[in-house]
Amino acid sequence: MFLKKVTLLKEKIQTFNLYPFSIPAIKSLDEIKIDRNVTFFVGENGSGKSTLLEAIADKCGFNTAGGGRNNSYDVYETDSELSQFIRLSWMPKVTNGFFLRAESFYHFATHIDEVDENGFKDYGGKSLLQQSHGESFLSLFLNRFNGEAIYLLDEPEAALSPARQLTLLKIIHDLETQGDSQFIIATHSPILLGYPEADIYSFDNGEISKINYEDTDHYSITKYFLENRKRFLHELFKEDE
Ligand SMILES: Nc1ncnc2c1ncn2[C@@H]1O[C@H](COP(=O)(O)OP(=O)(O)OP(=O)(O)O)[C@@H](O)[C@H]1O
Repeated sequence: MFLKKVTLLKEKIQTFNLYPFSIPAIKSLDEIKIDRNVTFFVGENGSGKSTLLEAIADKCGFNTAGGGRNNSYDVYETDSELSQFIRLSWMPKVTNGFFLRAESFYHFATHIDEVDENGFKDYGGKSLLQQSHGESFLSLFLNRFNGEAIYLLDEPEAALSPARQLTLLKIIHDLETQGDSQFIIATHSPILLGYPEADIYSFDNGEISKINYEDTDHYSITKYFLENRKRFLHELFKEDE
C-alpha cells in the first residue's frame, strides 16, 4: 500500500460556498486515512466521489481525462478544482498507476490509437476502439495494470457484465496480493463492493465516513429487490396505479 492519507488543506480555502467545497461531503472533509490496499468510495449520485477521485488522480500526475503519467492528451483534460487543496501522504511514494474514468474512456482509447507504436501490447494486441466497451476495460486491466502501482477507478463497472465484474474482482485480488497494487474505486456496484478486507467510505449524509458493506444502500436495496421483487415493484408503482 502506498497512499496512506488524503488531507484537505482547509487553511487555503477562501470560501466554502462554491464548487467543489459546496459539496457537503467535501466541505466537511478533514482527512481520510487509507488503511487497506482496496478502498471504495460510495454514495448517492452527486455526493462528490468523482470530484475527490479526480483530485487524487491530478495530484498523482495522472491525466484527469483518464490514463497514467505518460498519457498526455491535453485536449480532453479537465482542471481539477480540488487538487490544489489536498495533500497526499505516501509511504512509500509510487508514481506508477492509472486513472480510469469510465465516462471519458473513449477519449483515452482514441488517444492510444493515435500514439501506439507497438501493436497495442498494453491493451491485448488490438485497438481499444475495436473492442467493446467492456472488453476494452478488461484488456486494460489485464495487460496494462501490473505491480507496485496505484489504480484509481471511477465506476469501472459501467461497461462490465456481472460475470466480468467478478473477473475484475479476481484481477484486483491478483494485483493486490502478488503485485502489491493499491486501488481506490468509486462504484455503485454491490458486486465490486463485496471485495473482502476492503474499506468502504460513504459520501452520504454530508460527510465521508467508513461504512460496513451490509449497511450500504447498494447492498440492502439490491438484496431486498432480489428477494422481494414483486412486492418491491408493487410498492414502487403504487402511486401511479
Ligand atoms: N466542474 C463542476 N462545476 C460545478 N459543479 C460540479 C462540477 N463537477 C461536478 N459538479 C457538481 O458536484 C457534485 C458532485 O459531483 P461528482 O461528479 O463528484 O459526484 P459523484 O458522487 O461522483 O456522482 P455520480 O455517482 O453520479 O458519478 C454534483 O452536484 C455535480 O453537479
